[in-house]
Order: sequence, then C-alpha cells, then structure tokens
Amino acid sequence: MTAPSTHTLPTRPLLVMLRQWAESGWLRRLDAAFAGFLNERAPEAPDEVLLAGALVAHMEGRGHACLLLDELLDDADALLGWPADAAAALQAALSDVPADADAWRAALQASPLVATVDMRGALRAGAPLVLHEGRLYLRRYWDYERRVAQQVLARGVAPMPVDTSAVREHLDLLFPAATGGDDVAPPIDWQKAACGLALRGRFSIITGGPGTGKTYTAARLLALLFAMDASPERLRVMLAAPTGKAAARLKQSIDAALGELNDQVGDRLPLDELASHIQPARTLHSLLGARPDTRRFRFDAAHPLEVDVLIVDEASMIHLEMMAALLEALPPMARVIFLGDKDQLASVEAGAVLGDLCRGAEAGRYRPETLAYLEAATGQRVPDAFAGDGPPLAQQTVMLRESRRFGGPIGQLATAVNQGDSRSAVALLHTDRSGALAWLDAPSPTDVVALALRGRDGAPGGFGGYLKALRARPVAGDAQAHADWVLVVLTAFERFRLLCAVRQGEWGAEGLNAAIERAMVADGSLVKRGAWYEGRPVMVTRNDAAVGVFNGDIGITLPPATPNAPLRAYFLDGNTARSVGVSRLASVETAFAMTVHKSQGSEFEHTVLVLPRDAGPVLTRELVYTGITRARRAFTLVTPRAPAFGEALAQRTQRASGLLSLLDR
Ligand SMILES: Nc1ncnc2c1ncn2[C@@H]1O[C@H](COP(=O)(O)OP(=O)(O)OP(=O)(O)O)[C@@H](O)[C@H]1O
Repeated sequence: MTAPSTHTLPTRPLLVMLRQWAESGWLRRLDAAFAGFLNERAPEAPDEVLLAGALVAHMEGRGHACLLLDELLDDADALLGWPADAAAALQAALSDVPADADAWRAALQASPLVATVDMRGALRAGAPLVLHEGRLYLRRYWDYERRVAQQVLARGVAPMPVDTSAVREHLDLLFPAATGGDDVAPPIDWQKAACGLALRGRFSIITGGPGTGKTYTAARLLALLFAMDASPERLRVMLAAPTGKAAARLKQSIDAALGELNDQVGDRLPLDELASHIQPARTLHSLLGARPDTRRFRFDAAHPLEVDVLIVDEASMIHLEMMAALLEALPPMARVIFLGDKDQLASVEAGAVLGDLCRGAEAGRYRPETLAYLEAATGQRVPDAFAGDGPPLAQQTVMLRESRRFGGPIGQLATAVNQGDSRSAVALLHTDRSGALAWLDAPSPTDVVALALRGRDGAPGGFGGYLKALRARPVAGDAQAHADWVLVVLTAFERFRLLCAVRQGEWGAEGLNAAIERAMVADGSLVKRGAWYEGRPVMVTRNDAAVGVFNGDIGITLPPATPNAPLRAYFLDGNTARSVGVSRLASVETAFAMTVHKSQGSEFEHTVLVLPRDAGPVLTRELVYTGITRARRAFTLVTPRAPAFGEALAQRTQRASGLLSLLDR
C-alpha cells in the first residue's frame, strides 16, 4: 500500500479514534493514516466509508486481497479476530454507522472515493477504493486480481489441438503402466494425466503434497513437450521459483529426474539435447528483472520474457502482485506450469493465489470432453468420482495424490494435520519409535536451546554438525580449499532448523535466535564481537536487486579466502556459493530460528516446530502443516503449552479474495 501522509493531527472524531486504535496496536499506523488520506480527498465522505477504508487497508496487511462487507457486518469478531477490548470498540463504531449491509453498500457506492465496476469492467477514474460484489478493495489489489483472472482465462479457455495418438505413444514410454494384477484395474496415474493435460494448455497447475512427484512429472512433461514440438531446437525453457533456495532445488530435481529418465528411455528421446535447452533456475524477481526502488519489472506485457515453456515451483508462495506481473510478462503463446502444494501457507503478502486456483483440485471436476481426451491421450479412464463440470481452469489442474518419499511417520503426521485430526497427530508424535517424530514439552526456552545444540534421541546433532563444519576452516590463502569449505558449511547448516510460529517473544524467532547465540558463545562455539560474527547465519528480509539478494535468501557469515579481509555472507546458488560483503546487506536477521512463513521452499533433515504458549490468529493448521512438511528425516514439535497444538489445527487460514468469482464467469 502507498503510505499516505498526514501533516496534522486529525480532529474528526472517527480519525481520532482510528489513531487511538493504531496506538493500541489493533490497526497499523498506515491503516489509520489511509483513512486520513481518504478524508483529505473527500472531507464530506461519511464515517462508514473512512472506517471501511481503514479496515480494508488493515486486511491487506493481514494478507487479504479485499474486505468482505457482509462478513464484517455479520460477525466482525470472527473476521478480525481482535482482542475483546478492540472488538468492543469496533462494535461501538459500527453501531454509529448504517447497521445493514445494503445501507453501507449504498453509502460506499455513492462516495467519490469508491469505484464500482460497470458491465464493461470500467471503473471511476482515480477512486482509491473499489467495490465489487460486496468485496471492498484497495484499488491496486482489485487491479491485480482482475489482471490475474484475465490472464488465466486468456490462457486457459480453449485447449490447443493435440495429436492424441502421438501423445499416447510418448506418455506410455515416459510412464510405463503400473501393474494392477489380472483382474484389478491399475490405479489412475495422475502424473501421466497431468502431463497429458498440461500439453494442451498454456496455463496448467500440478499440485500435491511433498514428495508426490511434482518435479518428477514436470521433467517428463518437458520431455514430452520437446518430443512433440515441431522445432524442438528452438524451444526456450525456463525454471523459476519464489526464492533462490527453491529455484536451486527445482533445477537439481529436474536434472536428477532427467538423468533417471535417460536411464529409463535410453536414446528413444533426445534428453541430452533437452537438458541443454533448460536455462539455470532463477528466482521470480530475477527472472522478471527486479529493479531497485520501483515495483515495476524489466519484463512486462510490452517487453515479454523470451520463453516458450516456464515451470514455476513453490507456487503457493506467489502473492497476487507477483502473479499478475509474472503472467503479464509471459508471451501470449508461452506455456506456464505451476507446481505447488495448495495446502501450504500462503505468501506473507496479500493473496493466496494457488490456494484459490486449486479450490476444486481435490474433486477434479473434469468435463466429458476432458475425460475423453485423457482416455485417448493417456489410455486411462478417470474414475467417475472426478467427473464434473468444472470451469476451464479445473480442466488444466491436476492434484497428485500419492507421496513417494513421505510415506513414513512424517507423511502420516502431515496427513493427519491436513485433515485437522489432532488426536491422531498427537498420538503419532507421542508414540513414534522410529526417531522420525517427537513431541517435546518445553516449560522454558532453554529446553529448545538444548535441542538446538545437541538434537534429541533418534535425531541427534542439532546445530552440532554445523558448528563442527565451521571449525574445520582450511588455512588462509588456499582458494580451492576455502571454496570447498564454504559449501560444506552451507550444506551443514541446511540439516537442522528451528521454525517458529511467531517472530517476537521468547518463543518467537527473535527470542530463540538470541538465546541460541548466547548459548553458543557461552560454550565457546562462537566468538561474537559485534552484530556480524563468523558463523552468523542470516536471512535477507528485503529484496535488494542492486546487491542481488532477495527476501528469504539464507547466507552464512564467513571470512573470505584472503587473509584479514572483512567478513562476507555466502549464499548457496545451485551447486556453488556466491558472496556479498556484509556491509552491503542492509536488511537481514539471524537465522538459527526463523518463522515458518520464511521457511517455505526449504527442507531440513531435522525440523523443529516451536509453538508459543498462546494460539493467536497466526497459529493455523496450514502453518503446522507447512512446518511439518519442511522435515526430511525428523520432526520435533515443541511447545510450552500442549493444547496450543490442537488449537492451531482447529484454526484455518481463510483469505478473502474475489479471484474465483472472476474466473467462474
Ligand atoms: N512415478 C514415480 N515413480 C518412481 N519414483 C517417483 C515417481 N514420482 C516421484 N518419484 C520419486 O519420488 C521422489 C519425490 O519426487 P519429487 O521430488 O518430484 O516430488 P515433489 O512433489 O516435487 O516434492 P517436493 O514437494 O519436495 O518439491 C523423487 O525421488 C522422485 O524420483
């Protein structure tokens, strides 16, 4: 949101009240200031318009694309989840404004501050708010939603013509039939179906939990596209993900899958040539050409990306603004395939685009025409349970349902959590004997610190391996040995991580980082002479295109190979490390512990999820699920108050958005 300026203190009673709310921490200062800005623009605007403006800004700060007016009037407490005193103040404020939604809507519609959308989609010029079908938007977010919907519709409405018998031949090679026994029909291979559907669309989604083979499928889809293309030598393939780490993982997984495929199909498909067409994976910011000090990217509708096929991983992390920019920068004829887990937490920024787009993915809702195509192109009959009359987007969306790497206790726990089955989840955490799962009651944060330093039974180590790697520094001046050491340290750090539900407080990332630092300094593992010290892991908290670091990147502070040179932060970039002088990193925080939100796109051998004492609105099922699915071999749940876990599972993340209604027309 653009920060409006207020030059003088407000005198209008509503604005005074909003300012007090901001001082109490119920609203952001920005939200109250936005109401002040609306008042400056239209001093005659009634209170309800200014109040709605402050609340829509507030909702944007909480990740919502819009404010649902009916929900606000029906049950403001449920919508906002404010503390009792704030809720009472809001109820009092609401009782001063028209009590029913129609009167409120009429006041908004009549205001010059609010644009309503006419039959042709036109808006009143210059209005900072938009009202559409009971949803109130900051104009920018209305615009992003409309642009995303337009792009999805433009790319997805008419399937491209496909030679189904050629597709079938290739798909049978790429996905050898599962054997179901003599009289048992083989289960449907959703990976094969996903390739078949993506082949005929310019916009496709492959969603599924961890290890369900999204990248495995994407690699086969690339092989299929390459085999089916009339001039494959000209095909430009790009890979991207929201964070550097996720981009590096995507490239590694695609390379590994293509290598495996090569062993499987030999020279029946030109896979070596395909591999040479795949450019290095990039972050979305770098792909689009982020520029310092502007929201605009180098690539946009007027200057499209030079790409024919774009695969985007970790799509649940893409927020509305980025999705709009990405889709518009794609040439109209290019294909984009999004991979992601629809059940994960959405981005910190407003919008839950993948979740919205995948709302019907579980049910399939494939139309007869889609089912007939799938049968011809893949040789598979999709079970009736997945038939329906879904919109065009549903015809291009496939959910992968079988986890290949996550079948053990961690997978079972993730499933129980996803289903909100807290009894089974608690039982799994308490009774697992394999070492994969553990529940730790931690009366004090020092228990978490002990876990961080030494690990636990069944999953020993904690940060011990990382500290050991740090100590194995080669003699100064040997550049190659130094480069190898940096990679060892970076990789060792990836093995263990504390994930917190919140940032602040003793159970939050900030408190635990400080406590771990203190403990490591006390036992001599670290020498800390200032904010920057050797071995300090840092996470970038703001994009800085000029330095080449982006929100969520994780680096380790180390001395460079040259003796006595200042410390540098080293970042893993695929299989190599790149470094930045620490003085150039303006926005970073220590990263022994990090929030679950920031951990998306990463995985660790042993992941510890720390739930604080009180289950506030941020503690949700999606947050716990996302934390668990960051664990590769071991997961530990830690909390000072056991019921916090069940309370979190009972709470869902619901983000207000109008995207689906724009797509369903
Ligand atoms: N059909 C299959 N047959 C055999 N192995 C498979 C199949 N599908 C996936 N795998 C294997 O399962 C593992 C997980 O697959 P993959 O990495 O593609 O999953 P993913 O959904 O992309 O996971 P993540 O959520 O971690 O990104 C890989 O080792 C892959 O080779």
